[in-house]
Amino acid sequence: MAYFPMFIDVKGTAVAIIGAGDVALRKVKVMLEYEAKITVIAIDVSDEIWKLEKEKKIIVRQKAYDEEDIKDAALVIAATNDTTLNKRISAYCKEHRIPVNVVDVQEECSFIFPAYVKQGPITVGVTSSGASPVISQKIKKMVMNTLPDYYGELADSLGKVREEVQKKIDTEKERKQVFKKLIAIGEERKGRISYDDLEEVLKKK
Ligand SMILES: C[C@@]1(CC(=O)O)C2=NC(=C\c3[nH]c(c(CCC(=O)O)c3CC(=O)O)Cc3[nH]c(c(CC(=O)O)c3CCC(=O)O)/C=C3\N/C(=C\2)[C@@H](CCC(=O)O)[C@]3(C)CC(=O)O)/[C@H]1CCC(=O)O
Ligand SMILES: NC(=O)c1ccc[n+]([C@@H]2O[C@H](COP(=O)([O-])OP(=O)(O)OC[C@H]3O[C@@H](n4cnc5c(N)ncnc54)[C@H](O)[C@@H]3O)[C@@H](O)[C@H]2O)c1
Repeated sequence: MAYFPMFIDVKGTAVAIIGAGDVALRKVKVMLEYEAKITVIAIDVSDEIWKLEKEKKIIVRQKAYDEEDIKDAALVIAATNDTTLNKRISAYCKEHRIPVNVVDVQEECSFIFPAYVKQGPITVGVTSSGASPVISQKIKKMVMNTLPDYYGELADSLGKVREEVQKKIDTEKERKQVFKKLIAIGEERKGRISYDDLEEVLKKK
């Protein structure tokens, strides 16, 4: 059985993370990288999580969990060391159709985390659908070793000229050719492309 890869926009989305230990911290860091609005609910809070709260990157509610804490969340991550509580959180979320991840108990998750490589707007996500997180980690390292380090900024710059290309060129087939040429220019330069590069490519058409 394989999981379907779905990429979702979590920028500004209310994410509730229950628990504030090492495992929760890993999830906080991932969700922060994708600009979610994170609230951590936990009895014991690690120093690193307090530091993020002081930097105003996350909200921390130091308390015992109750259902009020997650009723308005768009995503929930149960990361406590109390397996019965994690199960209860999962059951509540499933009943209320809130996507939920229970750290390291796959059957209780409605979504799971991938190993991933992020460069600007590019994310390469890897999953083994729970078969072996360590093989996902290994594949992630293979991607890190082969993905050129300027691809994120190249993708960003292609995004910036894309609207112009869509306006100026009628067919999808031709637009694709233009983007391939722009990528080749970026690869030669090992960096971003500009509107001038687009003008050059359009002139030679
Ligand atoms: C990708 C990553 C993201 C992250 O966690 O953020 C991730 N696990 C990572 C590492 C890792 N996890 C574990 C080990 C120890 C070795 C081992 O046990 O194999 C290591 C290695 C390490 O720690 O280095 C233990 C473990 N994990 C799960 C179970 C329970 C089970 O299988 O049911 C147990 C046993 C717990 C126990 O024994 O008590 C379950 C899940 N872990 C997943 C994701 C989802 C499936 C993803 C996939 O299939 O690819 C899934 C299903 C749910 C989820 O957590 O979303 C991250 C790599 C981060 C990176 O480097 O990029
Ligand atoms: N640490 C790891 O690398 C690792 C690896 C595999 C699995 N796990 C599992 O993941 C889970 C979390 O691990 P951890 O190391 O982050 O644990 P931890 O003990 O460091 O943290 C647990 C957190 O849950 C909070 N908590 C417990 N009951 C609560 C309640 N009723 N209300 C609010 N908060 C509550 C605690 O206050 C604490 O912040 C555990 O079940 C552990 O077995 C951990």
